[in-house]
Amino acid sequence: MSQTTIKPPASILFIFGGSGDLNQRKLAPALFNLFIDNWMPEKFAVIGLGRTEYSNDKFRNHLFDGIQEFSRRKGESNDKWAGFSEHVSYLQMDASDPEAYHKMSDVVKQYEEEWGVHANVIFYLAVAPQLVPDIATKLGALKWCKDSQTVRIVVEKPFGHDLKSARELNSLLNSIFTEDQIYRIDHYLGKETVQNILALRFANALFEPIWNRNYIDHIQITAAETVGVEDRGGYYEQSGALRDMVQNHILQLLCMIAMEAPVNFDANEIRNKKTDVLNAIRPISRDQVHEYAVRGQYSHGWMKGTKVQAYRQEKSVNPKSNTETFAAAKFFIDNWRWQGVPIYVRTGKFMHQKSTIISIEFKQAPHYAFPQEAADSFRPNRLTISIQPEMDIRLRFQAKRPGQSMTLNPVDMIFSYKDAYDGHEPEAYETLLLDVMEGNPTQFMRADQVEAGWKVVMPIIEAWEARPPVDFPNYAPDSWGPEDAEALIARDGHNWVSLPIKP
Ligand SMILES: NC(=O)C1=CN([C@@H]2O[C@H](COP(=O)(O)OP(=O)(O)OC[C@H]3O[C@@H](n4cnc5c(N)ncnc54)[C@H](OP(=O)(O)O)[C@@H]3O)[C@@H](O)[C@H]2O)C=CC1
Ligand SMILES: O=C1O[C@H](COP(=O)(O)O)[C@@H](O)[C@H](O)[C@H]1O
Repeated sequence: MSQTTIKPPASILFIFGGSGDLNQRKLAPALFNLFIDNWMPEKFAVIGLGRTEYSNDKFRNHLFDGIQEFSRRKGESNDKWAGFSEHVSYLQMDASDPEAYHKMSDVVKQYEEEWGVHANVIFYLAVAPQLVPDIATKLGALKWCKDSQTVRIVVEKPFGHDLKSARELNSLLNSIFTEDQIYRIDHYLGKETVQNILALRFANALFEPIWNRNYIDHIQITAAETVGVEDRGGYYEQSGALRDMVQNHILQLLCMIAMEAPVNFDANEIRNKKTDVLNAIRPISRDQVHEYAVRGQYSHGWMKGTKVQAYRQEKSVNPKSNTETFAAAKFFIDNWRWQGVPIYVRTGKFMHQKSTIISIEFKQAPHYAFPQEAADSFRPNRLTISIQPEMDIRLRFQAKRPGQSMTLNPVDMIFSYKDAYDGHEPEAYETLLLDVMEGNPTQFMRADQVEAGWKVVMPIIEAWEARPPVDFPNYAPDSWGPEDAEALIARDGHNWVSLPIKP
């Protein structure tokens, strides 16, 4: 979330995993879009690193292919690529070789001499998590990496495998870099619609008085995907839906909805307020997990007319795998504002519809003076924040249907990005990469935030690992997950918001 309109200072970005999927799919398109939109520094260099052999030209072509396929601007013609690609190069190196890091020192020296400035140096670790400790340690051995003003390290998810490993990784990184130098990325925090939650809540006086247990009945967060695990079975087997989506993205959405008002936009102020929420989430004891959480795994079936295989048949997946591809949970926040308000979350692969949505369900009106026949379709107010793919905010309220009788029906007041703006919202990685170059860590995860997130999910993980599921696979592709997920919320007299949203 850039807070200035000034371009960032001269920056050298080293992308470990330059030859990998994330760079081709997300990072390079994001940097190119920043360049097109005139946000890149006047002086910058992007250096991809990897063992694969590439000439500079071949590497540039590889990135250009990714842009053609994955950029939000794909299909648009512009003449900017040649200008951008002059800043891009490739350095073949094995990250396990300590000598190779001196080549990076030479690159920095060369650019700084050429530019005549002391530049930001950003190490983006777009590599498998197992490589992170070794790379960080080797970077730490380069004396100039201690410059906390200009040197930054970006660490991709997953950040640890559990609380213990996350703590170990934090402790290692904090022994090498200052906390200000470490940017733990959660790309959901870079999404426009997620950032807008802060504007909605804290730039308007309207919502705050009703944003609490007195008016809100319950909250739902859904992050549903229509894809399966695709070719990421190897990673996903070790992860599952809870680690992949709930520990990070969903809990961060929950923080944005539930946090107290910040005093200012200082990075630590925002992060303190979010961490307070995570620390206030009521611990679920292992014995209670079956009442508070549901897991699922997809079977084979049909997805929008296409035959798809079961999770257990996916590439690099154990045919007897107990990894969950769906997770739902109920949380409570034990503080003054949210006491007694249940927060239901769910996420899954091969769901019926792609949708990330937050639904705030308000309480019933305290007295209902209308005749009974008017009340048939009476439903309480609801505020829905659609994060993606739809991008809108809707407030549902009751209206009188035109006619001679008093008949009520729910209608929506809608703010849609598509209608209000020109539809060229930056992608999350654009926003976050710009933040890194500007040195603004507000939308990145601090060490204690990551650990607090792990603390919330650990009892569920431990209970699930201790008791393997007996009914996997337990949901069909193109559905809304296992029946138990319906029961989780129905027990409290609610239903999951039905998608697509209708009043
Ligand atoms: N892909 C995505 O959409 C997303 C990925 N992520 C995260 O990003 C990270 C990278 O993922 P992804 O790009 O998909 O993975 P890939 O497997 O596509 O890429 C891994 C990269 O690591 C490099 N690498 C591996 N070993 C070495 C080594 N010894 N020395 C130098 N480079 C090495 C590989 O380069 P080479 O083989 O050339 O050595 C390759 O560029 C992971 O943590 C993942 O969880 C997060 C969100 C989304
Ligand atoms: O981090 C991840 O997120 C994606 C979903 O991201 P989105 O921006 O498309 O909502 C998910 O598919 C992936 O499994 C997970 O690792």
